[in-house]
Amino acid sequence: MRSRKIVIALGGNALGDTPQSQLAAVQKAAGCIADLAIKGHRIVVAHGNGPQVGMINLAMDYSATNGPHIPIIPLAECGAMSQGYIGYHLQQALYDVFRERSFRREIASVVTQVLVHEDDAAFGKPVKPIGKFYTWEEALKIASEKGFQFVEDSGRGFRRVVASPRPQRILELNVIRRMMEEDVVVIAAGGGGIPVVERDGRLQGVDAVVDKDLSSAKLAEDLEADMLMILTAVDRVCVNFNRPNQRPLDRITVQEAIGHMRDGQFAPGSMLPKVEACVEFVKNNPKGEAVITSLDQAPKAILGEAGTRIVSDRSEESKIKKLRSVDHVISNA
Ligand SMILES: Nc1ncnc2c1ncn2[C@@H]1O[C@H](COP(=O)(O)OP(=O)(O)O)[C@@H](O)[C@H]1O
Ligand SMILES: NC(=O)OP(=O)(O)O
Repeated sequence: MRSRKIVIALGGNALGDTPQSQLAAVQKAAGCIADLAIKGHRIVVAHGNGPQVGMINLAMDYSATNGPHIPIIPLAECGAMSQGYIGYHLQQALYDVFRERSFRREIASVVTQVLVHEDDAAFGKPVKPIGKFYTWEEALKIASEKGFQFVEDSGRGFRRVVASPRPQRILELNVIRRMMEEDVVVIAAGGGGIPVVERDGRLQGVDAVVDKDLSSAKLAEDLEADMLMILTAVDRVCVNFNRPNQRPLDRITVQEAIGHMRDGQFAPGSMLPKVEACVEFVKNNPKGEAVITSLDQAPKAILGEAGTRIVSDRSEESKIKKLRSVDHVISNA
């Protein structure tokens, strides 16, 4: 198999809720990343941080409220801390698995800033769930004390939501590219990247959490990756998800994906940004492939044997043309 440039987006379920559970969870992810690296692929790993950035923010807020001389730590700084915390665990797990398999490959995390528009409408409409789940009563109490906003999250309870502006530019892109070209396994754009804006020619962090699927798509596009691989809890994307007529999708074109998005087939805040990210990547990089699958299915997905593939309309047209020409040859034989 030829060596490919792969951007992997690791979902929250690949990480745990506590340092212990996260260390155990990243070991599984590291095994899968190592399989791909050992096959000669160049890997950049992006990851989520919803539960972790919420946990860090809560701890910081508690300390500032209850402890003497502890400053308030803004959300952008909490995002930066989450990159260090998760990157550290991923580096450690990858280091161990490479050593076990006698494979030499350097690993490094890049603290990544992502430029967002200050006037992004998302600042006025928080949608990104972070941190733990609360009961309705708990959420109501915190909302009145702190002014936080909450939403009900997929029947699992109430979660705080924060603004999630679209990623416009990955500021550390060139160093990520150079490291990838040097065969370093790079961990980058963690938690979607630390959101920053430009004010009077200076960068400044803002209170937001960027969607890691959208940042991963931007990273994959900018690196001209061959594949964007979004790893989550399900093997494939479905239409009529969780209904008796649920149907898993193997391969869909950008147009088909857009049609399903318009029909409301994908839940906002969970599957919708993943499909949207794949569509963005493939539209802007028609030679690339995007796949959504689970960690377990990742090795098969890279061979085209598992997961949901989102392909460009052009690549589907050329496949149909090729099939037609084979039919033509057969019928004329
Ligand atoms: N149409 C759909 N097909 C498959 N899964 C879906 C769909 N709509 C919503 N989901 C849910 O979205 C989840 C993935 O989103 P999320 O948990 O936010 O991802 P992660 O944290 O891994 O980035 C799946 O585990 C599944 O429960
Ligand atoms: N930043 C981000 O998208 O995190 P999750 O994937 O954990 O929601």
